[in-house]
Amino acid sequence: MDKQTINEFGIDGFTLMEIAGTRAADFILSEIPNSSHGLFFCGKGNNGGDALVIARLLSQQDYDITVCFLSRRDDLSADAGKNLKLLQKLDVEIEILDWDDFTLNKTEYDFVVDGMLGTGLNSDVRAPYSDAIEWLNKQDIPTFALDVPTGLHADSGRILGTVVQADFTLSFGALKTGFYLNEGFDTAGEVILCELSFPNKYKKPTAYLIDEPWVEANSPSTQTKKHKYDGGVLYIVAGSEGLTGAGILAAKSAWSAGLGAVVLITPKGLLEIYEKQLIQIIKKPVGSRDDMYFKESHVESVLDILQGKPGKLLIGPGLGRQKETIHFTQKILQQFGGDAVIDADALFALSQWENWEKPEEAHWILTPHPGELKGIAKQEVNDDFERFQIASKLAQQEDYTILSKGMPSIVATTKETPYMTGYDTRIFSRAGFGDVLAGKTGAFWLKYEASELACFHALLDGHQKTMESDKPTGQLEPLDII
Ligand SMILES: NC(=O)C1=CN([C@@H]2O[C@H](COP(=O)(O)OP(=O)(O)OC[C@H]3O[C@@H](n4cnc5c(N)ncnc54)[C@H](O)[C@@H]3O)[C@@H](O)[C@H]2O)[C@H](O)CC1
Ligand SMILES: [K+]
Repeated sequence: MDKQTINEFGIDGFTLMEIAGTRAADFILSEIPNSSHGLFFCGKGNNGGDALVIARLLSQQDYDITVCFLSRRDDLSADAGKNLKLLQKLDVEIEILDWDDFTLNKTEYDFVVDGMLGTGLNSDVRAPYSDAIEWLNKQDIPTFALDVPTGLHADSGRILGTVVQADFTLSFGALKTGFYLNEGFDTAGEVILCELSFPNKYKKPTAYLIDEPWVEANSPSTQTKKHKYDGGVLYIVAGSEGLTGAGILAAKSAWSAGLGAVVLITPKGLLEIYEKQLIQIIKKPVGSRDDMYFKESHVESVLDILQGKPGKLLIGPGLGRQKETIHFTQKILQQFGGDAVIDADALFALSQWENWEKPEEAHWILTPHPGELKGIAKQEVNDDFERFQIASKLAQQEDYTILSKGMPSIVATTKETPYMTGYDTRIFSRAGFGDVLAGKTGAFWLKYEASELACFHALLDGHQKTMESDKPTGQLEPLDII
């Protein structure tokens, strides 16, 4: 965007820098009282240039300014160099130091601006940047990181050596995926978007942030439908001996989303357990009384039930990993051919299925936690950035939707731009919470046709209930966020 705006559109980098600095200065003015003393760490590139613009603007508002260069002053980028000259033309006293002199002076500062490295970071942070970061992280004064906390990789959220722990990150022109992947979430602090004058035609997002306003704005109002759920029935194929809780949670979760028609298909041997626990839910037993888990002999009768009223399938919670159940699951997925949410042990069955083919007309939503994604992708998933890339590629090449649980949750579809949550969703990888998420995903899929909307609403619903609960997150039970 930078380059296209500068080279094609014709707003030069120096002007963009002035805008960036102005936006950032306005924010700092709103946070820090005038006549405070600010310390500005400046790198040699345009990130440092931004800091020099802010220093100049705040010096005109009665702030005391100390600028500390981490590189040689005669080695600044063109735009940063121009801003140093402007700073020196001012008629106010501005202290300008190099790192060596800085370590000697013991001035008290009221806030710090991190203009050391931004999107130009391309290797582990070295001295003296690393020394400055170490000093900075020891101060307990507000830290404003410019564009990206120095040391954080803007795309991957990985820390390169060491990283500024920012209270605020003033992100110029666009948010960075790195704020929401790996360590970005815990180092960027409060992210403030400082808009620049990039024309929208150059804006090609690498991901959409599915926060509450975005989801509400991008969801069709369901008032248009006469019944909220004329999308049909949610059939849940779940449960095995000792693992009936998963099916119960998934069914209760779908029901609590307002979905009237939930049908739990179960091996007959487990029926009375569900009779007691799931009063409102229709149960459809298959097989005989001593069947305690799904077997291949159940495939026909399950398919018959699924051929009943139109609807969607949720398969997986608590199925167990018996060989017969794995073969049962593979046959159901092969022959059902309809819309299916594939969760938990059904994902395991998928990962055990050599060169399986998704039926052409079927739409699937897979809801893997990181370990299950590794099984499906048949490759290591070493961190969130790899998870982001693998989920996106897989969803496109296999033509299904993936709700990759973790922090953040990533929703990847056949469209090339994935979605990710800007809020904490680690809870859904915990036992039982995945069942609640799966039930909601199935229910919301019947409410909103688009599979990605089902995922957005299922995640948001769980997040909102987590926030509303007066229990600390660590003590939450799955039933608390049904
Ligand atoms: N270009 C624009 O229109 C705008 C850019 N903005 C700001 O500019 C930075 C990106 O600036 P850039 O000069 O490309 O890089 P940095 O300032 O981030 O890095 C400076 C320089 O540092 C060297 N370097 C890289 N890694 C290391 C390291 N580990 N240790 C030491 N030095 C390192 C490398 O040579 C870099 O070139 C962007 O973040 C914005 O803040 C404007 O804000 C908006 C317009
Ligand atoms: K920075």
